[in-house]
Amino acid sequence: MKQLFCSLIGTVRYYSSGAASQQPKWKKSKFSKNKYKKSKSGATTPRKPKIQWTDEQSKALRAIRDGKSVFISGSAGTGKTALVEHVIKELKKNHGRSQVFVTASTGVAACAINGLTLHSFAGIGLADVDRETLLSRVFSDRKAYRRWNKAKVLVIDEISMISAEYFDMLEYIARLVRDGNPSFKRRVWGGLQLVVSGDFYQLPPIIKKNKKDETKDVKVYAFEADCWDESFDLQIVLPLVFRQSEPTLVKVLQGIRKGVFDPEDLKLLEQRSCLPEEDPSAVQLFPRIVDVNRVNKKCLLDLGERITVYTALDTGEESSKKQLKSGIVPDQLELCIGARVMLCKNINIYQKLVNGATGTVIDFHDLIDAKSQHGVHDNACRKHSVTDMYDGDLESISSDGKVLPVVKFDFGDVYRIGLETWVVMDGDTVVAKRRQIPLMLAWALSIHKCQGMTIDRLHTDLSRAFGNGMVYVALSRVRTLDGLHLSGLNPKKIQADPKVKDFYERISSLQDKHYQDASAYYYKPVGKVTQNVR
Ligand SMILES: Nc1ncnc2c1ncn2[C@@H]1O[C@H](COP(=O)(O)OP(=O)(O)OP(=O)(O)O)[C@@H](O)[C@H]1O
Repeated sequence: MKQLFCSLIGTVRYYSSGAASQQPKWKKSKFSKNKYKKSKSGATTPRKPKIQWTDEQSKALRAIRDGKSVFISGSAGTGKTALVEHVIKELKKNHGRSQVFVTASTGVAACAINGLTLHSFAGIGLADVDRETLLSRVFSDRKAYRRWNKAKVLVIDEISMISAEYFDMLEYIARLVRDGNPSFKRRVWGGLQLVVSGDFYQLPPIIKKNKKDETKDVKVYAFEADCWDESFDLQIVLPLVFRQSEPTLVKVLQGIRKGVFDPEDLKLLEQRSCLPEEDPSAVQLFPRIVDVNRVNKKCLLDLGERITVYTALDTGEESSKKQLKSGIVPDQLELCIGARVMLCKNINIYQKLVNGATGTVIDFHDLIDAKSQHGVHDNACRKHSVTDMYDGDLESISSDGKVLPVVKFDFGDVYRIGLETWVVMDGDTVVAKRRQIPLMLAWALSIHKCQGMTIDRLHTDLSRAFGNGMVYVALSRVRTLDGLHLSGLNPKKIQADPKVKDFYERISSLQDKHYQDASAYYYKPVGKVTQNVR
């Protein structure tokens, strides 16, 4: 059974060899047989439900399969990340793992798709010096040079937080560093295929204050980069929102996204502001991290329970270990009975154990005594055998020995949560690894942290909101209006940058053109494509 632990990076082991026969009844009655798959070891796990891609998602997929560079955009919850995750799997299968580099603008976003930050990939640090110095930095960094030359595809998620200057810099480096290879010569990005996704109406890049002040016309967003248009064969906006299904909420959010909403929409939000009692199970979102830490710490101490501390176990290269500290999962996780927690990793979508699922710690299982507790807790925990959860790293991570938290999730089920693994990949090599319980305290979260998440019930205090996109990112996390409570809403802070509006207007007309081109390109049998848009 132990080999299961070792072989499955990023999967909690609720299922073990022989587990099929021990499955609780609810599993057999709830799911039909063909929804399960059997691994080589005989373990039985539920299959992930297949997504039926929309026309726009399919078009992007076809273009990527044909080797085109594609920018995938759209409102929050339109399935950008879901599509990118699928694409990564396909690309790795086709090109091999070592030629597909998966990156994102922030550590949190990068870890969520098992990639590197774009900065780590590029080998140019924060790019705070001139182009020539950066170029020589890459030429003298053997690993970075190899990455740039080996890559066939570069995936960049959450592009909204990458600046125009940085995007142009990367293109320049790609073109020059890959110049030695005749097949790459002189082409934009040195012939690299780009798969980029993000929504420029969400959080923007952080630009240094002095640069901001220099001139009002300073380029901010990646789409303002000189090379942007040349970089893509297809720029596509996904139009269907999946996260929310209530038309009223979708309309309100669309208005906030673009900074234009009618008074009725505002009234609807005001109704969500003056609710009689704050929902204690709602996640509290704050613009600033100090408020997040303050609320979480206070709530934890208020419980007055014994606290178990889980300290993350990091191994690997020092420079890469830094990325693991970027907040994807806490360095030190303090838990006690009654603590509100959130899963910070997709464990099993089929069982609703997804990044963002919230619940409450109801118990801790000591694995030494757990055999005697097995019968007692078996009904509460979806588990099969205590030995399944044995993990050699646990003793050094937990302050209380071999104890694992047991969480009752808000969707009703109870799970004992085992250790998870996060990796930083450099091509096909693991350069750093973190082991930790995949939970974070979840009475409160920062708005920056929640970009990309889906939250069932949230309360957000927007009185200290700042910058474009922040109110939209906070509110667009919920699935339903019922799940939304807010305070401190100031309509003046619902802002969208006119530059972003112009950009989307421009690409929607481009998109029409691309659609026509796309049908010419992508419906033709491979080999008959004669046009080159570059
Ligand atoms: N074609 C589809 N059919 C049904 N559900 C889908 C489809 N595409 C995506 N989804 C689902 O929609 C939800 C939101 O998707 P996802 O998180 O990828 O959105 P996103 O555009 O990346 O959002 P954000 O901008 O907030 O990060 C997910 O639960 C995903 O599984």
